[in-house]
Formats: sequence, C-alpha cells, structure tokens
Amino acid sequence: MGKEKLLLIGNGMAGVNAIEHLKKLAPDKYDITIFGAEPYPNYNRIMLSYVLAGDTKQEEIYINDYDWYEKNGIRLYTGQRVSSIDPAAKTVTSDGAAGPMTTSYDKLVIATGSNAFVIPIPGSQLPGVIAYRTIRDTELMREAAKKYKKAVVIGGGLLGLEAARGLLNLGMQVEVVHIGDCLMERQLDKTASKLLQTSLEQQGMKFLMEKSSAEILGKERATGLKFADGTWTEADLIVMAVGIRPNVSLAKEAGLDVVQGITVNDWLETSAPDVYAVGECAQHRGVAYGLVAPLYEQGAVLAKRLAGVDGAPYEGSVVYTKLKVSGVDVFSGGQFIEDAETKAIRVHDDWSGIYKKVLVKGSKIVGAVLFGDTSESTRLMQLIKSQADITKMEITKLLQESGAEGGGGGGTEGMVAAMADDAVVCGCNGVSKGTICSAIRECGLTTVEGVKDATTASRSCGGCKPLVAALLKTTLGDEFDAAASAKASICGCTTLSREEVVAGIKEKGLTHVREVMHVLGWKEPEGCSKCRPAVNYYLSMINPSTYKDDRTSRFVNERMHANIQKDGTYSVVPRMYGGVTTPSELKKIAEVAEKYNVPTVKLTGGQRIDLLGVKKEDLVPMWTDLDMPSGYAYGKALRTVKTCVGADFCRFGTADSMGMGIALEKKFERLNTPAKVKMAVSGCPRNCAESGIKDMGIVAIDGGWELYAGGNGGVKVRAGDLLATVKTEQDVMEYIAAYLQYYRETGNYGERTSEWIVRVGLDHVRGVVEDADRRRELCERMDEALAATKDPWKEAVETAAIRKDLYEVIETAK
Ligand SMILES: Cc1cc2nc3c(=O)[nH]c(=O)nc-3n(C[C@H](O)[C@H](O)[C@H](O)COP(=O)(O)OP(=O)(O)OC[C@H]3O[C@@H](n4cnc5c(N)ncnc54)[C@H](O)[C@@H]3O)c2cc1C
Ligand SMILES: NC(=O)c1ccc[n+]([C@@H]2O[C@H](COP(=O)([O-])OP(=O)(O)OC[C@H]3O[C@@H](n4cnc5c(N)ncnc54)[C@H](O)[C@@H]3O)[C@@H](O)[C@H]2O)c1
Ligand code: SF4
Ligand code: FES
Repeated sequence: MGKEKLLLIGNGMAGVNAIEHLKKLAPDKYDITIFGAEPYPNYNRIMLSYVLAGDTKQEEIYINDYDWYEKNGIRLYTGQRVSSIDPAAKTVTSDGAAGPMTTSYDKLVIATGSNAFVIPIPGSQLPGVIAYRTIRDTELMREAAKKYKKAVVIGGGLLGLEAARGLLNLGMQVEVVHIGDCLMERQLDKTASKLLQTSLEQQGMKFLMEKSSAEILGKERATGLKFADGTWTEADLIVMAVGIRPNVSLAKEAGLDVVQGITVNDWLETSAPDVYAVGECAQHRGVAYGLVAPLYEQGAVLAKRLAGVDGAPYEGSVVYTKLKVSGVDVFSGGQFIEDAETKAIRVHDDWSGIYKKVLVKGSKIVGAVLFGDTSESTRLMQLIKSQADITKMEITKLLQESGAEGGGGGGTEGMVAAMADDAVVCGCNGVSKGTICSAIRECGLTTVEGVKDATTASRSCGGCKPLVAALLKTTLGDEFDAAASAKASICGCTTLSREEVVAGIKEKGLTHVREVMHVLGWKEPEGCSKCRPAVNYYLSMINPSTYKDDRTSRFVNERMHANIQKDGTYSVVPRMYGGVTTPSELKKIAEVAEKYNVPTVKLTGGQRIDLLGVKKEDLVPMWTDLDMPSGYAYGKALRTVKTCVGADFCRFGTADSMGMGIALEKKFERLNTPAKVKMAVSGCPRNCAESGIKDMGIVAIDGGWELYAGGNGGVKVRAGDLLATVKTEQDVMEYIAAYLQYYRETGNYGERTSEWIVRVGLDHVRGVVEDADRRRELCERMDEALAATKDPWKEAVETAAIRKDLYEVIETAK
C-alpha cells in the first residue's frame, strides 16, 4: 500500500512547524506536498522586524531552506496559490509558478495564516501604502526609505511600533497614528502604555493619538493622510499595521464552518472530514491567535494526531508578548487589566523607569505587565501557565530584579526541573524541554549559545534564555560552565561582557555599531537601548580620531545636544568656563532669552545659566545668536567645573581656583566619558566649591593641590577619596588627564566614577596615575581623544545636513 497523501496549504510558520513535528514522529507515514503562495522557503516572519531595521538579511530568516524539503522528501511548490478546495472529491486546485494544477489528498491541513487588515478608505490602494506582513512588504519599505523622507505608520500595536522603529533606523522621520489614547492597548495597561510612549518619543518617534484615518491623499502615490476630524499629515510612505484577519476564504468557499477563523476542535479538526486547520487561520474555542507560541502548541498536537500518536488535546493557550527592536523592554502575559476578581501587585520605580504589575486571582497569578525590566517574564509566565499556588510564596519576590532567586519555590532551576519534557521552553521557536535536554546530553553542550545553535531555542526574542541556562545547569550539574554563562554581559542582546566587546573591537578592527553586533554575534541583531549607546561609546573611545559617531545610537538628549523636557521643549545651557561670566555675555544671554521668548531662566547647581522651555526649531537659531560653546548639560561628558572665588578675592584663599577651573574646563570640555563627569576647584580646604562630592574635586592647600576622586552628590552620595597630592598646576593637569583617561578606558558605559572607583579599587587607580610611564601614556591617549572633539552647536550651525536631519520641524496634523 502506498503512503497516504498529506497536503499542506500555506508554507508558513505554523503549518511547516506541524510538519517538522510529524516528520520526527512518523517520518515515512505520508507523502507530503506543500503549497506556498510566497516565492520562498519557510521563513521566520517574526524576524521581518529585524530585516526591516537592516540588521538581518532575508536569507538569514529562512527556518528551513530548500535542502530541508528535499532531504525530507517533501514536495514544495512555492509561488503557487491554492484557489479552491473540494472536500468531497478530496482535491485542491492551484495556480502560479507551477501552472494550474489539481492535486488530490487523503489528509489536508489548511495553514493559510492571516491577511493584514487594510482600512477600506479612499486611496488605500495607492502606491506608497503598504500593509506589513511579508518579505515583499519589507523590501518595499526598505526601498521607499532610500527615496523618501517621511513615513506614517497607522496602528500603535506591536507591529506598528516595530515597523516605526525599523523605519526610524532607516533614517525616515516617523509618525505613528493611533486610534486610541493608549499604545498597545491589547497588551498594556495605561501606565505601561504611557511609559512606552514617552520612551519611544525620546527615540524620535512622533505620535498622533486618537486619530481616525479617513482618506489617503495623493494622485499617483500617497502624499498624505487625512483624518476624520478634518486634520491631515504629510506622508511619503504609509504603513498599515491595524491588525490581522484570519485568511479563511478557501475554507469558507469549500463550505467549512468558519466564524472569525476556521472552526477547529481540540484535535485541530475542521468541520470537514480529514481536513485540519492550524495557525492564525484557525479558531479554537472562539479564539484565533496571532502569535507563534500558541500556533506551535497547536502544531505539536496536530502532528501527534496525524502521526497516530497518543497525546493530550489542545485546550487553548495563555498568550504573552514582548515588543522587539524598539530598544524598550516591554512584556505582557495573560490578563493585563484588573477586574472585580483580581488583585494587582505593583512596583513602579519612576527613577529607573521600571514598572511591573502582576494580577492575582484567588491564589493564582493570571497575568503580568513588565516595563523597563522584563527579566522575570519567563518565570512569571511559567507560574501563570502552571497555575501555581502562590499563597506560600513571598509576593514581593515575584517582582524582584533579574538574577535573584526565590518566590518560585526553588527559583528558575526549580521551575524548569518541574516542567514536563514536552513543555515548550522557547515559544518563538517551539523548542521543548526534552529537545533541549537531549541536545545538551547528546551534543555535549555547555552554553546557551551552543543550545541555540543546536536547537534554535533562544534564536528569536531571547526571552527563554534564563530557562535554557537553568536547563543547562540542572542537566549538567557541576559540569555546567557557570562562570561562562553568568559573566556579566553588557545587556541581554549578547553574552559578551564589556571587556570582551572592547577586546573584540580592538582585535577585529571593528569600526561601527552594526558591524560590532554582527561580527560579535549579537543575539538581538538590532541591539537595544542599553548596548547601542555603549558600543557607540566604546568605538569612539578606542578609535577617537577615526570614529564617526553613530547618532542613531545615542539617546535623544545627546543626539539633539539639548535636554528634552517633559513638555517636549528643550533646555539650553551655554558653557561658562569655571562658572565665570562677563557683563557682555550676560547681556547676550538676556537678549537671546527675550528674542526667543524663553519662559524660564534659571541658575544651575553647576554655576551655569539654564534657558528652559526652548522650542526645537529655535535651538539652532539660538545657538547662532549666542555664539557660545555647548555646555554639554545633556551629555556623558565633562559637564561643569565649579569654582570658588579663590585667592584673588577671598582672604582665606591660597590659590587661584577660578583660573584653575577655567583652565581645566578649557582642556577637558567636549570629552566623552562613560558617564557624566563633574569637577570643582576650591581655593582652600574650606571647600566652598564642594570639591568633596565631585567626580574630580581639587582643593588648594599650602604649597600644592589635593585631588579627590570618585565623589558624588547625587542619589548615592559619596565623598571623594584623596587620590593624590601634587605641587604644580602642570601636575594637576597631568594627573587629572591620566585619571580621566583611565576611567574612559576601563569604565562601563553609564558607570559614574563613584561606582567605578569602588569596582576597580582606589589603590589600583592611585597606582596607575602615580606611575610616571603609565601617566604619560594615558595623557598621550587623552590628547588624541581631545584633538578629535568638535563643538556640536557650532557644527549644527554650520552644517545644513545636520540642521535638516535633526532640527527641522516635521509638519504634523493640521
Ligand atoms: C513583522 C512581524 C513581526 C512579528 N513578530 C512576532 C513576534 O515577535 N512574536 C510572535 O509571536 N509573533 C509575531 N508575529 C506574528 C507571527 O509571525 C504569526 O503569528 C505567524 O507567522 C503565523 O503563522 P501562520 O503559519 O499561521 O501564518 P503565516 O506565517 O502567515 O503563513 C501562512 C502562509 O500561507 C500562505 N498562503 C495563504 N493563502 C494561501 C493559499 N491560498 N495558497 C498557498 N499559500 C497560501 C501565505 O502566503 C503564508 O506564507 C509577527 C508578524 C509580523 C508580520
Ligand atoms: N513582538 C510581537 O509579538 C509582534 C510583533 C509584530 C506583530 N505581532 C503580531 O502580528 C499581528 C499584527 O500586529 P498588529 O499590531 O497589526 O495587530 P494588533 O491587532 O495587535 O494591533 C493593531 C493596533 O492598531 C490599532 N488600530 C486599529 N485600527 C486603527 C486605525 N484605524 N487607526 C489607527 N490605529 C488603529 C489598534 O488599536 C491596535 O492597537 C498581531 O497578531 C500581533 O500580535 C507580534
Ligand atoms: S574655598 Fe577657601 S578660597 Fe575658596 S571661597 Fe571658600 S574660603 Fe575662600
Ligand atoms: S521564547 Fe523567543 S527566542 Fe525563545
């Protein structure tokens, strides 16, 4: 007897995943044919967001290449669309690359996915309007970004925001039009949604909220978008990301039961005999899913059914999502809005921008929203899925920081140990605990990277990484290379530590951010808001004279050279060396403040004048009129050198503190550092300039100067340590140059000197700066770094391209 004929319609993620499972369970049971309307082998649609952003190539997202089909004896027709199903005759007809065909089947699986919803408004079919779903859509957007300037993304859901971030990366100005007042309202509560909006705004994304699109403007091509309230906005490219609709037309025409999706039972059977449906096109117990994890769970059940292997039915999934590519950590799982039966446990740390909420019903967790720190997402998801009783757990520990144990009765390791072998550990790639454990044992794997290469677990969003690490530990016991896995990576996008990244850049001669991420094997090809600015800094520190700053890897303040305020305006702080000014400078500042209607003028703690409430379009004209250097009040750089009046005027003063402050500020201004650096110079030990709480505090003493290092007057107050006592002004300059350069070369990005000096040790730093040879070498490298700096305000005033890219105001809704 010949093999049974199994036919799959849809060469997408869900259908092919079910076939992969089936091939493992019953390799020879079926003669398999797959029809795919798209002209590619099966690919990872999730990764399109990375392809759009330019960090992953199309070929890299193929899950199974053509060889896989051939090796597994699967007949694949790509570019071949099935046009009808005849369930009575058990045939399908198709047309496309292989010509018109009728093919018979014994068993049929429909996995046609969804169609992106296109709002049926006038102009929606114009060139320049794209619904984002496929490789082709991604290519069209990338091509448009080369020619055009402004994109409007309709829809502030997961897809819209990932598309918007990708288009920003491609250099477009991006506005997101959202119908409601909260982004990602299908996943987030109001608080998380607002935090997300603020964070994305800081990246340069613009939002038009509560806008209903009424018409796409343009004759030959889209030129703008008009709203129901009569306002409009210009657009060269319009991307629709307003949800999906299950692709059910074939099933409907064939007379199958269809509501929203194709109705299936717990075995993925449709209303027609021998016809199954899986993936986004299927509707199970009233739900049509739009994320891969549930679809892979369905695929595993379907594969067993088709293989004739006993297994549990599919009873529905608890969904969870993470926003990708945006550089913001956002997670939502299960129920995310409170109701009468739920109680919420919340942590909201405004300072660190972290918000966490867990919803509890009775004694069980039913949902969670995490913003800013999603390290607990996998663990919380396991607790939700396993319906764990949390009455004996320490509730606050459920929201503890990453890496800490507790709360879960044995932590992550206890949790993975309790998981069944067929429980899915990596939802994105549908990899079970059993598969990972076998790979660890059979292939001798010892690292998360190794598991990824062997099984694909952790290949996509990376959320399962802690579970994979825990599985390594529980499977290998003492053999587990804990040190390798636990070393502090610079962020979740890579397993590499700061030292490894810096060494990699030096050894391989890497010169730009994307190259570093690509060559050093970043897990998240796009990086995130933690690693991108860090890598940008390390590159500039290593190659100061040749490195071209990657502005897109900087936070908005550093990109704009002005601090953005909570109302979207900016603050302008001109440099005043040593906090010393003149009547004419003051007059100029006053005139500029009046001319540009600056609402608030304030003296800062660092002895500067802060012009607050400046409009973006006024920044460059103001800098032109001021004709003063940037005060770097926004930067990871030398901020201010505060001084007391010193010996020239004060009767206690033993040295010219103002002169010293001015000289220091003139030497080190514009220097980029791992975190902000503040200095102060006091003319005697009375210390009126508060030198004891600065990154570098200088105090005049009889016959010399004392240098205090690692002080901080901020959140964690720390008194500086006496680093050295020196005699001359020349010594002061040299010691400080060596100290700052050593900090630049060994500090973690974002680490203040107060933390750095504790980490590396005062004695060690003292030893370095006291060593004349090392001091000289450090000073030479410092000089090289200083020689490469430019005043950013002057640069903007003199460079049309910078003004256009950064400070031109986009016409928004009128
Ligand atoms: C940019 C983007 C990012 C995403 N990111 C995530 C994420 O981070 N996490 C997540 O969980 N989900 C994500 N998703 C959603 C996820 O990709 C889908 O849930 C998943 O791909 C659905 O799988 P499927 O097989 O049901 O449908 P699809 O992957 O769409 O596959 C269906 C296939 O069937 C083909 N087809 C349709 N009709 C016919 C026909 N008549 N004949 C032949 N072939 C046909 C289609 O061409 C398509 O190739 C993302 C989606 C997009 C677009
Ligand atoms: N990271 C991820 O998990 C990820 C990423 C991308 C896509 N996806 C999936 O792909 C599918 C498509 O994503 P999506 O974001 O399009 O779907 P969605 O339904 O999740 O979001 C659509 C958004 O568009 C908004 N909207 C609807 N009509 C609108 C209109 N006329 N104007 C402005 N806004 C409007 C909605 O309020 C909603 O926020 C979903 O299933 C999603 O889960 C997931
Ligand atoms: S620190 Fe000393 S020199 Fe400076 S103002 Fe105070 S008392 Fe005078
Ligand atoms: S859960 Fe996304 S990569 Fe594993």
